[in-house]
Amino acid sequence: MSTLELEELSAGYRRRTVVSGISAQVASGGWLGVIGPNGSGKSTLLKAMLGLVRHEGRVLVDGRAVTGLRPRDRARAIGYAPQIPQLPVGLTVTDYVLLGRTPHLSPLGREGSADLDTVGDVLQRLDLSKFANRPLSTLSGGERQRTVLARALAQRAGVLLLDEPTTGLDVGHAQALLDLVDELRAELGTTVVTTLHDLTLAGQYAERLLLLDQGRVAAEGPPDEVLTTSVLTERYTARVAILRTPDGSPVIAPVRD
Ligand SMILES: Nc1ncnc2c1ncn2[C@@H]1O[C@H](COP(=O)(O)OP(=O)(O)OP(=O)(O)O)[C@@H](O)[C@H]1O
Repeated sequence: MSTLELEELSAGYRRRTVVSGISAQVASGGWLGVIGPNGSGKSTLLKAMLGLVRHEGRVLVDGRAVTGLRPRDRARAIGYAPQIPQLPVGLTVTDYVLLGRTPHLSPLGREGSADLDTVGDVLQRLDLSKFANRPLSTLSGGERQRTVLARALAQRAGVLLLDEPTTGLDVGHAQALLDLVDELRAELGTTVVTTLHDLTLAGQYAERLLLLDQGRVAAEGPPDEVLTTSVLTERYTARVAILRTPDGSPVIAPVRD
């Protein structure tokens, strides 16, 4: 159970500021979806939350500044799956996902049965058990993507930052992944921030959406308030219609001229 607060967060690269003045609060067990056009600063915002890029302002987990935490405590506080991961050479799927358990290991550094159970459970729920002993280099794109997410989920951090987690996944595996994240939220109170290009999935899973445009918050609120034809037309320069699933959630459909 962890709360996440962003206070006037600005971030960028060298002298260029890419996101500015971002303030947001995510309650324990909440799910914030960060959306916005290409280059609007979504990935940079997530990296700033982890202290991976130059930034100003504060990021607080349970009221404690993330930058002040020791690496092991930080890894227990925040888990992260990047959009473009660098995978180590030579590891099997199980070895790689076990790396997610590092912040929980005893001083001797040996994984215990609870760690192996957590890894086995995540592999099974992401349809990866059959690849458990396969080298990472032999996986398909979607299998690699799910393996990277499995490592982040096995970390069982209080706050989970997922950058474009469904990119490259077919619709069934995308749903299985988001369902699993949602279950972690319900079972463990995990607090979730995801960037998502699929606005329909964003509206179905996130409780609140934060729409970035040119590095600033252009809209923020429940999906029904952010995913409107006028907001999406203006911010994405897109022609879209908002349809509804049988349960009433919005489906963002492109409309051909
Ligand atoms: N390492 C970097 N050095 C310099 N500029 C960068 C770097 N990474 C990203 N940028 C720039 O910062 C801006 C925001 O990039 P970012 O990746 O955060 O956008 P995004 O909203 O995640 O985009 P996308 O939807 O295309 O993934 C872009 O203009 C990008 O070119």
